[in-house]
Amino acid sequence: MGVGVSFDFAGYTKEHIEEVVEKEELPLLINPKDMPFIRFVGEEELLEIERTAEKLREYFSTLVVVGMGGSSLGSMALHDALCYKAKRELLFLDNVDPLLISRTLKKLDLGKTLFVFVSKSGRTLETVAILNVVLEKLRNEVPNFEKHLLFIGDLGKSFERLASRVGSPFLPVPEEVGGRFSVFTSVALFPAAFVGYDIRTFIGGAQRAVKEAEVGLKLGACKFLHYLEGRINSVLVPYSNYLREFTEWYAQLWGESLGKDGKGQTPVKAIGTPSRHSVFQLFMDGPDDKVYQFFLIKRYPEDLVLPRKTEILPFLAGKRLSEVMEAEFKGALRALRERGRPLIVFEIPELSEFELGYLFMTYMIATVGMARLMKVNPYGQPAVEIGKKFALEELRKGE
Ligand SMILES: O=P(O)(O)OC[C@H]1O[C@](O)(CO)[C@@H](O)[C@@H]1O
Repeated sequence: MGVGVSFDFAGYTKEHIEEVVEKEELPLLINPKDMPFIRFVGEEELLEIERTAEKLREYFSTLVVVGMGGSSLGSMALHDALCYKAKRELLFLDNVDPLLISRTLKKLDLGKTLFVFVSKSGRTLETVAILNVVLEKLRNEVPNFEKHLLFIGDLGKSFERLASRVGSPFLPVPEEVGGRFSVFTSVALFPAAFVGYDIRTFIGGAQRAVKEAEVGLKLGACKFLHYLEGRINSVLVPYSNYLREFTEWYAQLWGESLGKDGKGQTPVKAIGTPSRHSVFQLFMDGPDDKVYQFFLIKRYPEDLVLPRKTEILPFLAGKRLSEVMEAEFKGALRALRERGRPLIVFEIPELSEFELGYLFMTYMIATVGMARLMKVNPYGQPAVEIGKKFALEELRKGE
C-alpha cells in the first residue's frame, strides 16, 4: 500500500528540490502548531463518530450533507472516490441554487433521510439559508423532526447551540483546524462512517503521509520552483472520473491557502482522458505557465475486457479498458515530456481509504510547505470575507 510519486522535474534535479526543502528547513513545519491538522482525532472522539454513525444507519438510508467549501468538499472527494463501495446514499447540497435544492428535496424520502449541517463558524450564509428551508420542511412533514438532524461545527458556536435547542446530536470540529484542512475531523469522518467507509484506514493513510512528509514537502518545493519560473497554474489531471471531486477539494486548498498578497498558483482541473479532447492542445502548444500533476489508478475496482475481435481498431481486441486508460496516460505524459513540460506523477495502487488518506494529507503538507516558501500565511481567507460582507449587505437592504 502507499502512493508512488515520481517527479519529472523538467529542468530541476532531485537534489535541487531536496536542497530547497533542507535550506528552508521545511521538515520543521511538521508539528501540530504549524500543521494543526496532523493532530488526529483521539480514540474517544473516533468512537463517538463511529457509534453515532452506526446508530443512525439503522434508521436512515440517505444522508444529505449541507456545507460550503471545506465543510463539504473533502467529504465529497472521499465519497466520489469510494462510492463504488458505499452502503448508503450520500448527497450534498453545497449551493443555494433554488433548482438544486427544490429538486433534491422533492425526490427524497424524508422519513428515511438524515440531514447533516456542517459549518465551523455556524454562520455561513448558504448553509444557514438551506438549513432554514430544510428545517421548515421537516417540521411540517415528519414527526420528531429533530431526529433527522445532526450538526457539526466548532464548540461554542451557533451550530452547537442550535443542536442543543432542538435536541439533535452535535459533533465538534477542533477549532484550530481550518475548514479546508478538516477532512480528517468529524466534518468528513462522520459522513464517511455513515456510508460504511473505513475511517480508521483513511486516517492510517494520512498518518503514513505524515511519516513520509518529505514527499509532501518535495511536492510543495517542486511546485514552488516552477512558480518562480512563471508557472502560475497548477494543473491536476487524474485519470479517473472518480477523482473529479478531489480536484475540487484541491482547488479550494491550493487557491484559498496560497492566493494572497498578490501571489498564488491557480488550480486547474482536467480529467483524463476527456481533457485530451479539450484542453490538451493548450497544454502542449500554449504558454509554458503550468506545472502538471498526473494521477493514474493502477487497479480499478471494476474492469472490462474488449471482445477478442473488435470493430474498426483491431489492436483493441482482448484489451482491458484499464489498459486503454494506461496507454492514454503514458501517451499524454510522453507528449508533454517531449515538450519539456514539468510533470509530477502519482501512481495510486487503488481507490481505497488508505491511498486517499495518503493523498489528502500529502497535499495538505505540500500546501503549508509551499506557503512557507512563498512567504504567505496558509491559514485564513481574508479576501473571501469581503464578498461575504457585501452579500450580507445586499440581503439587508431595505431592512
Ligand atoms: O465551515 P464554515 O464556517 O461554514 O465555512 C465554510 C467555508 O467558507 C470559507 O470560510 C470561505 O470560503 C471556507 O474557508 C470554509 O471552508
